[in-house]
Amino acid sequence: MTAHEHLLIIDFGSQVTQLIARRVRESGVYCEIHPYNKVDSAFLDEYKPKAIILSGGPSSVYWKDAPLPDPKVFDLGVPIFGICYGQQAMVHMLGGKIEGGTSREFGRAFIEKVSDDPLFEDMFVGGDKEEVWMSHGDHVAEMAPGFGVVARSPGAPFAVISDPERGFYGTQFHPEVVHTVHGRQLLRNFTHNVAGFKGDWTMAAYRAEAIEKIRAQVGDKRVICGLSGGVDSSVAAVLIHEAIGDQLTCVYVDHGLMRLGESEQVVNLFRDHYNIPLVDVDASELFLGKLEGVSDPEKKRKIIGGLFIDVFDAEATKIGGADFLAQGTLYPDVIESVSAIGGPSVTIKSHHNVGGLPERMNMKLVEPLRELFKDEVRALGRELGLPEPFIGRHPFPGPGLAIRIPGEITREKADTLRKADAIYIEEIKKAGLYDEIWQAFSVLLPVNTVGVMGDLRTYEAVLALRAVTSTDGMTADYYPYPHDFLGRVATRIINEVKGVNRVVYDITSKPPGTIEWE
Ligand SMILES: Nc1ncnc2c1ncn2[C@@H]1O[C@H](COP(=O)(O)OP(=O)(O)OP(=O)(O)O)[C@@H](O)[C@H]1O
Ligand SMILES: O=c1[nH]c(=O)c2[nH+]cn([C@@H]3O[C@H](COP(=O)(O)O)[C@@H](O)[C@H]3O)c2[nH]1
Ligand SMILES: NC(=O)CC[C@H](N)C(=O)O
Ligand SMILES: [Mg+2]
Repeated sequence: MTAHEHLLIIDFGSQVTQLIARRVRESGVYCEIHPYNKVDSAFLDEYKPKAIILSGGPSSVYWKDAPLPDPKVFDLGVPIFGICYGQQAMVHMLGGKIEGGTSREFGRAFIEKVSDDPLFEDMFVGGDKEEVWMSHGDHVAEMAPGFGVVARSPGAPFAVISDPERGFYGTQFHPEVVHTVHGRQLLRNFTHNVAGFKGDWTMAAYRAEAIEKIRAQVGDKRVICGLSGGVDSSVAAVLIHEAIGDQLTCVYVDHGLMRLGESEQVVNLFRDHYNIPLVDVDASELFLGKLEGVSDPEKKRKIIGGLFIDVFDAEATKIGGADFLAQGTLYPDVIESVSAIGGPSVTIKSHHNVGGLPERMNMKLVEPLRELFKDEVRALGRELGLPEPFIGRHPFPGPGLAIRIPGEITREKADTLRKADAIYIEEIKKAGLYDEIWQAFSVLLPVNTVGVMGDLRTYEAVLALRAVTSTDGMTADYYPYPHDFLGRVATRIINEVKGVNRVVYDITSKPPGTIEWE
């Protein structure tokens, strides 16, 4: 946690709680999300929030065992903002009434101002209506004592309520989603006008605090950092190096499933720019050997996660032992692994660095980016002066091409995929599209189709191209390439890569798809 003034987001299981954190941080206010059942009196005494936001959630307050905040939050004397379920929980606990059923609103709605409020600064400009995004079945039927209505909508007579005396506010809609046109402004009005935050949390401040924290955690011990060349581990490595200098050794693992020329590129780029000890391990025999005959995606992931640790352990021993392993774990990884509403959450896929790692580890983890989103990591990277080629890189998953070759992995398939992917990425860069796309890659399908090339019959594999836009990888849309671009890439790949005779483009968004195919 930071020494900065900070806000607490109490999570009741909404799908969009992370967006609240993003919006709040965009206004320069540091905040953290904690599940409602972890926020008790002791936690509050330690965390000392300057203000609190109660998130939305799937429950209804009148359900048996509905999740509710510790009542102590209302006695702290700090401003509280309840969103949707959070508003309902607050009103319910403070003596009002919530009803269900009759006035469901999903999607776009318009709220109408009833009276002026510090929450509305720079809103309702040029009219009395604001476009907002609703997603609720219940609504406030009777206000709690002390509250008044400041805006309403056709389906929610209490769309915005306030108790200015105590600094308690609530909205039935979701200001954190972009569909609420002035949602960010509204949250900013809460943090700045109501709660009095200065909004001075910056990457420069984060950098200084992170360095202090790393020094305090590590002392004079040695740290190994898994360096992939991706933006997360590169930023982590440079930050840790700033903190502890040559107590840090980076380890780059080539598992035989990296892209064409990637290993040389990463190692050279890093050595050219930084004077940080870097061990370059060729572990391709080991990884490809253990993956032989394995086609289940989760099995692949677990094998790779385990082998990474083995390699890190072996390298640690070679440098005379290390007490800590550093990785570029981000905030979404952390939040996704916590189920707010108690029940076990469904595992979609085990990310190699979060899944298997901790139980089997000899080393303790150093994760200085645990509290940041990807775009914040990029901002921190710029703050640290990392060269643009590191910062702008598309994410590349730790298991690499292993999860882009559905079915069994062979060296030959990996080689085919590497060649095709290199052409695809080269064309993207040539067309000036690389920075517009969040992530692009190819997938080699375990399907052969019939083709005709130079009057001969071919029976070869299908290659799928993927490209998505996203802000944090949590949701994504396929990238709408011009047709001539797709045609050009397909022709080049089929002509130049032996073993591929058909190219298709994946137009699935996330959800319902995921970005990777496995
Ligand atoms: N080939 C590799 N060699 C060493 N460490 C790796 C390798 N691949 C992944 N890691 C470790 O696993 C962590 C998580 O991988 P992940 O792909 O999420 O992050 P990244 O590679 O640093 O950044 P990006 O998400 O942009 O690819 C990395 O931060 C790094 O510590
Ligand atoms: O380091 C990683 N280890 C993994 O095991 C892993 N699996 C997926 N990804 C990356 O995460 C983002 C979201 O991917 P999905 O939509 O496929 O879950 C995308 O950017 C994926 O490339 C991984 N990164
Ligand atoms: N999005 C929400 O927070 C929904 C709250 C509550 N379940 C309702 O339907 O009103
Ligand atoms: Mg990566």
